[in-house]
Amino acid sequence: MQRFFIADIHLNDNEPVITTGFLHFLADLPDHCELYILGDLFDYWIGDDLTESLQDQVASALSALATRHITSYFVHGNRDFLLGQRYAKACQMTLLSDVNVLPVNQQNLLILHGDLLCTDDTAYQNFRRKMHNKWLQRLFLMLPRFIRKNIAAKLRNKSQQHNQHKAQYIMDVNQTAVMEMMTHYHADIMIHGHTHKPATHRFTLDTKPVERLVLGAWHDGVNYIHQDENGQVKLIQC
Ligand SMILES: O=C(CCCCNC(=O)Nc1ccc(S(=O)(=O)N2CCN(c3cc(Cl)cc(C(F)(F)F)c3)CC2)cc1)NO
Repeated sequence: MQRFFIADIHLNDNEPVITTGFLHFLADLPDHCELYILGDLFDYWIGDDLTESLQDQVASALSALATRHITSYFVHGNRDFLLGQRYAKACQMTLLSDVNVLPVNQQNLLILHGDLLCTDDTAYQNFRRKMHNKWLQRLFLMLPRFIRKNIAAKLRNKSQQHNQHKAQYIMDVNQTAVMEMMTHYHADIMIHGHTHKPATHRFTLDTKPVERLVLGAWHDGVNYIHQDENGQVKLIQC
């Protein structure tokens, strides 16, 4: 079984080239494989009840994969954390947890969006904790469309401003957090996105050689991680 991992596509109405690239990527997938979308498929998400043509077009393209025996999975990102079961069902996509272990041969593969590893960014981690409060999510999703859109635009601007002044190290993963999580889950390989810093990092964890593969954002070009039939994983930057 081949597996493909992507993240940080950040689909939005103002960048149709990325949408076209994404649809071509889906069309080029081999039959009988698995597709894992590790968050931030969309640049923002304010409710399954507010989908427009872009989201509907993506849902039908993802749903069509099932006819080719391609099973697709979704891990929430920091932007599309409100993407729910209703939309996932329309995509025939299975929602996964924030952190997931996939067995590969005799190894453990850990997959996640990656924002949980940015522990030096305490401001963001506090923001994330608030946004993941179930009651606040219920309340937000009950707000009328125009209010949700208004709040979303304000929050996106605020995030952009804050991030411009954050040191690079704060916006990257904390290596101790990486090692603690890999140790906790007995992982040999970790795959994540979020930082928009595509790379393959090799290091030892209690004398065991391990790998952390990071996916890049699609506004920097199409990229994915491929796990071949032998379980070998490789970052492919097109
Ligand atoms: O990498 C880093 C930093 C990375 C950058 C982190 N920033 C980041 O992700 N920002 C952000 C994410 C999503 C959006 S949104 O537009 O999709 N949308 C906004 C309104 N959302 C909401 C939900 C709930 Cl429950 C409750 C409310 C409330 F309470 F405000 F009304 C609002 C739903 C989601 C806007 C901005 N550090 O290391």
